Amino acid sequence: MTSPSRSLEAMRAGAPLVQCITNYVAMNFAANVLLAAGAAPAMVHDAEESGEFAAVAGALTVNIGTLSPRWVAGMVEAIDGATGAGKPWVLDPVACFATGLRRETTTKLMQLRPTIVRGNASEILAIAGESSSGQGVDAGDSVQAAEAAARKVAQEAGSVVAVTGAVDFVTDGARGVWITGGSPMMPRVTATGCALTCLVGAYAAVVEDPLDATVGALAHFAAAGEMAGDGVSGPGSFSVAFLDALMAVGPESLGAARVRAA
Ligand SMILES: Nc1ncnc2c1ncn2[C@@H]1O[C@H](COP(=O)(O)OP(=O)(O)OP(=O)(O)O)[C@@H](O)[C@H]1O
Ligand SMILES: Cc1ncsc1CCO
Ligand SMILES: [Mg+2]
Repeated sequence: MTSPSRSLEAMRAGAPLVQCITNYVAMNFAANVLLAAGAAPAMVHDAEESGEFAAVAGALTVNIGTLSPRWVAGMVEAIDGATGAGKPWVLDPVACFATGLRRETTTKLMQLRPTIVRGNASEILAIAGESSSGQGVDAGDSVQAAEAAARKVAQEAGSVVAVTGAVDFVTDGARGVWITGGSPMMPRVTATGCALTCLVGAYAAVVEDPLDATVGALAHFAAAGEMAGDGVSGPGSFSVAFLDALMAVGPESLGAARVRAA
C-alpha cells in the first residue's frame, strides 16, 4: 500500500496535468484547488478536442453537474481518448438521481468503466439502484448508509468508489477505508466535492493503485479542511483559508490517525 503521505509527495513531485470536464459552477474553484494542492488543471470539454487532449493529460475527470447532450458527447470522446492511452478517469455523478438525462448519462458513463467514482451518499445509493433522499446536488443520506451500496457498485463496475460527507468511505469492493477530518464549512461552499473529484484525478495520475490514490486525495482534503476550519467566521473566509491550507498541508498531516481500514 502507498501511504497517503507518500502519495502526497508523489503528487507534488509529479505536478500532474489533469483534464477536468467539470460544471460551470465548479470550473474556477476546482482549477484553483488543483493549483494550490500542487497539480496542473486544464478545463477541456468539447468533443472537437477532448479526446485528443485526454491522450496527453495524466488523468481525466468527468462531472455531470451542468449537463447537456453536447457535454455528453465531449465526455464520451474524452473517455475514449483516456482509455485508449491507458490513463485513469474519475466520474462525479452530480445529482444523478434528479432527472432522466442524468440517470441515462450516468448509466452510459458507468458502462464505460470509470477507474474511480466519487460522489456523495445519495448519488452512490442511486447508482446502486437504491432509494435516496438527495436534494438537487446535496446529499440527504449519511455516508454510513451508503457503505454497502458503495461496495456493490465497486464490485459490479470494477471501479474504486468513494462516498464523501461528514466522514468519507472508499472501497474497491474488497478493501474498505474510512477517512476522518474536514470541516462542517465544506458543504457550505459550492463545488467542494467537484473540486475534490479533480484532485482525485491528480492523485490517480501518479499513484498506481486507484484505491491508494483516492485515499490520498481524500486525506489531503480532510487535513486541509480541518486546518482551514480553525477559527474562520464563515464560508467566505473558509474558502480562502482552504486554498491556503491545501498548499500548506504536508506529509506529516496525512498520518494514520485520519485513515482507518474498515
Ligand atoms: N459535515 C462535514 N464535515 C467534514 N467534512 C465534510 C462534511 N461534509 C462534507 N465534507 C467534506 O467535503 C468534501 C466534499 O464532499 P461532499 O460530500 O460535500 O461533496 P458533494 O456533495 O459532491 O459536494 P458538491 O456537489 O457541492 O461539490 C469532502 O472532502 C468531505 O469529506
Ligand atoms: C450548485 C450546482 N448546480 C449544478 S452543479 C453545482 C455545483 C455543486 O455540485
Ligand atoms: Mg457533488
